[in-house]
Order: sequence, then structure tokens, then C-alpha cells
Amino acid sequence: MRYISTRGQAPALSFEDVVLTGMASDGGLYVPEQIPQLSRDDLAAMAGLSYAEIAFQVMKPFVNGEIDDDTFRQIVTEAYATFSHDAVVPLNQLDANHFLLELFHGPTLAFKDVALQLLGRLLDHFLQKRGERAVIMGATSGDTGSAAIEGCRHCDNLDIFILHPHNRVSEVQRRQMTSVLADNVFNVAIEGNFDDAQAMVKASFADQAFLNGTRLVAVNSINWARIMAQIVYYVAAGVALGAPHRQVSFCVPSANFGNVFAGYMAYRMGLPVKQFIIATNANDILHRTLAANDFSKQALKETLAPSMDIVVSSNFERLLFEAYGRDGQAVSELLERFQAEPTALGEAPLERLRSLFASHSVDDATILEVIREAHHRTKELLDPHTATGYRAAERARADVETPMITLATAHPAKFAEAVVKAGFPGVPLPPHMDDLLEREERYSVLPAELDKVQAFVADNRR
Ligand SMILES: Cc1ncc(COP(=O)(O)O)c(C=O)c1O
Ligand SMILES: N[C@@H](CCOP(=O)(O)O)C(=O)O
Repeated sequence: MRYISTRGQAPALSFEDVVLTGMASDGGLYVPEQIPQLSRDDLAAMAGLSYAEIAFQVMKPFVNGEIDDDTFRQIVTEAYATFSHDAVVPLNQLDANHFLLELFHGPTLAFKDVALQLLGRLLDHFLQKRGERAVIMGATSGDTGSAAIEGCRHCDNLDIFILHPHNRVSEVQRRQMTSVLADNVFNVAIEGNFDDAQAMVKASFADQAFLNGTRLVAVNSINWARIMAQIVYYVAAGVALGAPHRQVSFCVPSANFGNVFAGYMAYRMGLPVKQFIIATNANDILHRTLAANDFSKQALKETLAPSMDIVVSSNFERLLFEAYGRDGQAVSELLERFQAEPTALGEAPLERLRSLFASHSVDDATILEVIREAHHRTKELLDPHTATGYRAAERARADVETPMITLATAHPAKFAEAVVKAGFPGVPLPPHMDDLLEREERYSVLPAELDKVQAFVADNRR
């Protein structure tokens, strides 16, 4: 298995090289050259297996023999042993046909742990094997940052620089990152928004001279390994609810599109999925594109679901690559137009997307209403991101007769501001974080200027 770029120009890479990079050199994102297949028998045989074993089986073809089976199985087992729930990602039945897939039982209480507990261990494995050091640059709207720090901080071969938008993440999210005082962890609060931070990370991949030859690695979902690890929970949830004998649908709170794209990959591998519902907050580019073919940037809005305050949705490019029949040239041209002016998808690719994806956008007032309503009906306290999914799933259910699995992407304790606004007294932090609000913090505030950020990285890396 080799990995190719969505823009069609960069050289194909091995699994190891794709994990140890970020953007492709032509500005695209890496995807597998062939999509491995899970037969009906493969899926049926997964019923009753542990999450770690399903993870091993689903990911093995992507790893392509580049890590021996025993070592890979051990890496996977260790990654998921860090989760506080025996099922790793339990399914919680809300009513006869609606399920919550709880992805927040990892160390930092958001779905990002599922991939970053694995990615940190893969990076450690490959860097130790090569005897190399690397620098991580990551952009976060709040959750990727702490999950990346938690997943990578024990790797002595890595220095980790995480850029978050200053004053635009929740207090718990900020403290989860900035209270890690390890020598290899650097938090930078950017005077800008998530898109500014993400653009600087992407620009740094295009021009790595500031690192004088040290390797730059991505922990955002531009890194293929992030997507690969997230495919697993779609398969596990589908099998738990009867796949391959029964179709399921998923509703996914979405922004940078890594999560729902992983679901699409599970579908392409053979999981019987009827529909994916994309839930957005008021930053609704994904919804406008699908519903009205309006693929245009609008100013970023601050919402009660801050981790989804994103306009430029990186992984949508990976889906466009599929919708355009893997035509890298067409994807390049479309995305160049998108950067310059409001644009639209071609009719045929759009229809292909609409045959599998639907979308809903959920505003702040509705997020608060949903947190109250869901608690009243199910006794579950949803975080504001999951609330967007809950409402989108409820809207979509009338048209979809399969079990609906809404992805619960974060624990409500991370977003006390929204929970309190919805009328609840707050949510206690879990025991391993109960002194978080008293811990010492360390971070630097920088303008959203590429040269200043790159100089900070170059000066501080060890
Ligand atoms: C809690 C939470 N929910 C949903 C999302 C959206 O996921 P994705 O960016 O993979 O679409 C994010 C981050 O982007 C998040 O942190
Ligand atoms: N919501 C994310 C934004 C970055 O997304 P990623 O999946 O590409 O890392 C965050 O919390 O940082």
C-alpha cells in the first residue's frame, strides 16, 4: 500500500513516511492508493471482539507490514488501555433507534484521544527506529492540542508546538494544554482564530527551511494516521448494532471534517452505512456546500461549540478527491478557486456526495435548547458539540430508517460555560483532573504572523 496526494503531483509515500509528515509537497493531503476491503465475513467475525482487536484488524492493511504484527498489536493495546471505559468507546442507547457513541473516555475527554493516543506511539516507534528527532506543529481550536500533548509528551524525540486561538478556547481546554510543564511542550496563544493557526501550520509544511533540516510532523487530521485510527470506531459501532446484516447511519458534529471522513472510509471499506449526517454549528460552510452548493468562505463566528469554530475544513479535500473520481488536477483547480472567490462544486460530484451525506446547521440558541431537552428526555448531559449532532440526528431520523448513531465528541465538563448557560450548575471534572483549575500554566502569546511563529519554534526546539 502506498499513499498518494489529493492534488496528484507529490511523490507517493510508504505508511511510515506518511505518518512522519503532514501536507504533501504539492499542497494536498495523503490518502491510501487503494482502499482495503472488509468482507461481510470479516465484519461478522468482529462481533464480540475487544475494541483493541477490532482496531488491530481494521488498521493492519493500512500499516502494510511496515510494523510487525506483534509490535503493532502491542502499540494498539497500550493506546486503548489509557481509556477509562472498558469498552473504550461505549454505545449508549437513547431510545429505540438513537444511540450515542461516547468518544470522550480518553485522557483528555474528547474524541481526539482515540487517534492521538495511537499517533504518539507510532511516532515514538518510527523515530526511535530511525534514531531521529522531529518537531510537531499543531493547530487547535481546543481539543486536538491537549490530546496531542497527552499522546506525544512522553516521546523524548519530539518537541511539540501547539497553536491555539487566544481567548477562544474554553478555560478547561486551555488549562489542559498550558498546565503541562514538560520541557518538550510549548503552547502558543495566537492573536487570531483557528483558521489563522491552521494556515500557519500548513504554510510551515510548505517551507520547512526554518527548521534547518529537522523533520516537521503533523498531529492534526491532515496526518493520515489520525483518519486511520478514527475509522475503527465506526466499524466497531456498526458491528455492535448488527453490521454486516443491518445498515446503520451516523450523525457527526463536524468542522475540520476528519471525523466524518473517517466514517466515509469505513463505508468505502465495506461497512453498510445508509447515510452520514453532517452537523455544523453556525460556521456552516459544510452545510451550505451540501444543501445549496455554496462553497464559499464566510467570516468565522464565535459559537458555544468553539472547537467547531472553523471555516477552512481541511479534510473536505479528501472527500472532494473521491467525489471528483480521484482527479487531483480538478481538486487543485477547485481549491485554488475556493481560496480566491466564492465557488461551487460540479453538479456530478455534488450529486455523488448528496447520495450519501445530508447536513444540518445548529445555532447557539438551539444548542442550549438541545442540552436542556436531551437532559430532560434521556438524563444525558451533552457537550455543546454533541448537541449539534443530537439535533441534526433528530431532524434527519424521519428520513432514515436505520439505527442512528450520533457521535458524542467531547465530555460536557470541558465546556462548563455552555452547560451553565443552558441552566445547569456545571459539571465536575473527573478525578484525574480535579485540581486542573489550580495548576500552574505556561504559554506564550504571539501575533498571527508566520515569521514570528516560526522564529519561536526555531528558537525553542531542543
Ligand atoms: C468536540 C469536537 N467536536 C467536533 C469536532 C469536529 O470534528 P472534525 O474537525 O473532525 O470535523 C471537533 C474538532 O474539530 C471537536 O473538538
Ligand atoms: N476541533 C479541532 C480542530 C483541529 O482539528 P483536527 O482534527 O484537524 O486536529 C481541535 O479541537 O483542535
